[in-house]
Amino acid sequence: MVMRRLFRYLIPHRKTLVAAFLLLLAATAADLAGPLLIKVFIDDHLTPRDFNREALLLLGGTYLALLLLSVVLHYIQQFSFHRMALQVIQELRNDVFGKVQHLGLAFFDRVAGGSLVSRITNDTEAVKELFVSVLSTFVKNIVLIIGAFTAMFLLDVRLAAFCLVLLPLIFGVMHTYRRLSFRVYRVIREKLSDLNARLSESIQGMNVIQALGQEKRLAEEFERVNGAHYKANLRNMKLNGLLLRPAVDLIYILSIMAVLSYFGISLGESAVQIGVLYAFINLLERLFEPVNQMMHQLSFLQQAVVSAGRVFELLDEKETAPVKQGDGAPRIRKGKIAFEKVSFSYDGQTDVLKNISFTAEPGQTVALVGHTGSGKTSIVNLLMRFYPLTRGRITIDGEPLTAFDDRELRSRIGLVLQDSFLFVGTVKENLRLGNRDITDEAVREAARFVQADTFIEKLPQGYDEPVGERGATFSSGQRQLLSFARTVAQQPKVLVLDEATANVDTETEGKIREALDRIRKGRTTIAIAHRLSTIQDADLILVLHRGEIVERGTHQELLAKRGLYHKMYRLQQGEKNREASGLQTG
Ligand SMILES: Nc1ncnc2c1ncn2[C@@H]1O[C@H](COP(=O)(O)OP(=O)(O)OP(=O)(O)O)[C@@H](O)[C@H]1O
Repeated sequence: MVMRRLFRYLIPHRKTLVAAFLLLLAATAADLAGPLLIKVFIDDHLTPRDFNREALLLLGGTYLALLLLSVVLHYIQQFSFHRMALQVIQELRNDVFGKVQHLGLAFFDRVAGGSLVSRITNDTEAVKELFVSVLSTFVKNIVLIIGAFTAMFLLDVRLAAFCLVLLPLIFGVMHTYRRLSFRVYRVIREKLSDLNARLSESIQGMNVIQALGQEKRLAEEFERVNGAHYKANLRNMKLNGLLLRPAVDLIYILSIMAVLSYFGISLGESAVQIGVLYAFINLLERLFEPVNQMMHQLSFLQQAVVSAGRVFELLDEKETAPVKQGDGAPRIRKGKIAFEKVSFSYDGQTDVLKNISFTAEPGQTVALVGHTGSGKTSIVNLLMRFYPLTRGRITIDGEPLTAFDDRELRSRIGLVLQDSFLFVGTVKENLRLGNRDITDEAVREAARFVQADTFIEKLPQGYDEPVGERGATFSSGQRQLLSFARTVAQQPKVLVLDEATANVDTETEGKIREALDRIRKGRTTIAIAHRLSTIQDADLILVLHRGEIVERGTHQELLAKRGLYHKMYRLQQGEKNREASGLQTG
């Protein structure tokens, strides 16, 4: 099954494949002619002591020419196989990465990032071996074996027929090895995946690990996973050590003994030509060398099959991101958003949102407030179509969320998160996000709009300043401003904000607040607010508690209600006052 699917990747390369096989055949034929020529030399010249110069020169010249031809043909043939293998792996990797990009966020909640990296790099790499060396080795060696047998039959039919018995023996060993090694390789691959998952987790969270002094504990955990990987590999080596070479060597020795005794016995009856004996032993050697090579490749084959299985599992993953349904192509023009009786659960058991209904009219700001875990982010996750909606309805401008094209949705809804993600590249590239329609001037304009221009222009290379992984060289305030500029440059109709004013100094906070006010103008905004002071001007504030909207209204209306919002507000005001008096006295 896995093999058939892997071979499907070869279909587009069938011409190269056929050409490479033909070359292989020719090269192998040239290889096999060698012992036959030596037989002629021994039997016709050496034994009868006939050293005719011309005949010998012809024989030697042909031998050398064949040798040379074989080398050249092998080179071209191997080059073709390698190139084809590399192309196939490239396609496979592109397929996997393409698939991963379309997986739903629910999938990433479940699977560790490092183990995915492992599948896309290590596992595809193991599959590469199948096409680079396993396939060509098998084909070449099967041809060699057939050639060796043909030559044997030409020399001595009875002896060759006897040697055919070797085949089932060899296949038996191969089959046993494949069966046993499959499980072992599966464990090895899983352990390697674990190892990568641990590594990537640790590297990403290194600041937290060091801050919390967790180095020793994590090092111990890493050692444990690493140890399990080592043990699985050791088990594999034992299996390889026992079955791959020694078992085949044993069969080889037994067959040589059998051939020698056959000649010994028949020598008594009739004079057997020494040349035939030489050619036979030589052919046996040529029969077993390919078998050994194939046995050696068998371990790569198994690794490839196991790895390909893991890659295909990923390619077959059903948990894809929710996609557009229906043929229509509605556009977001006004930006009216409505939730109608929306309930939602991540795990299909506990509802984290219950019966949520609200409307954000075009240009309005709706703020979501509530304690941690009350469901604010979940509402945003559904609006962004990160998770599939199962109960209730969400509409934009009256059209169901499911009807929109991904492109339309992503380009017209600007998402600004608490932790702004920057891409590797330059500042300009980060603001433009590959959208060629955004000119350099528009990029500058966007930066000016959110007042990010002053700090960008101070950078040594300005808008061409390189951005490292996740924008680590920028402060969190700068990252925020850059992500605002990015959002403004895309000119979205709807804005989704996860309150962005945590962890920055007062001056930057002022800038951020001002930028936000400007961005919100004329755009429907759904804002998650942790600090109630930032959303006092919202047109509608929804107070969430355990997935339900328990209060709704404007800031003044909610204060007048003296309910949960009032309590939260008083609490935050109290904190603020305490902070302020603390600053004064301290
Ligand atoms: N990806 C997820 N998979 C499963 N459960 C989740 C997931 N994300 C959130 N939850 C659960 O859903 C509930 C609501 O979480 P949500 O993130 O919406 O809260 P929130 O109000 O945004 O909280 P915070 O203010 O802390 O960001 C929580 O109980 C949380 O445990």
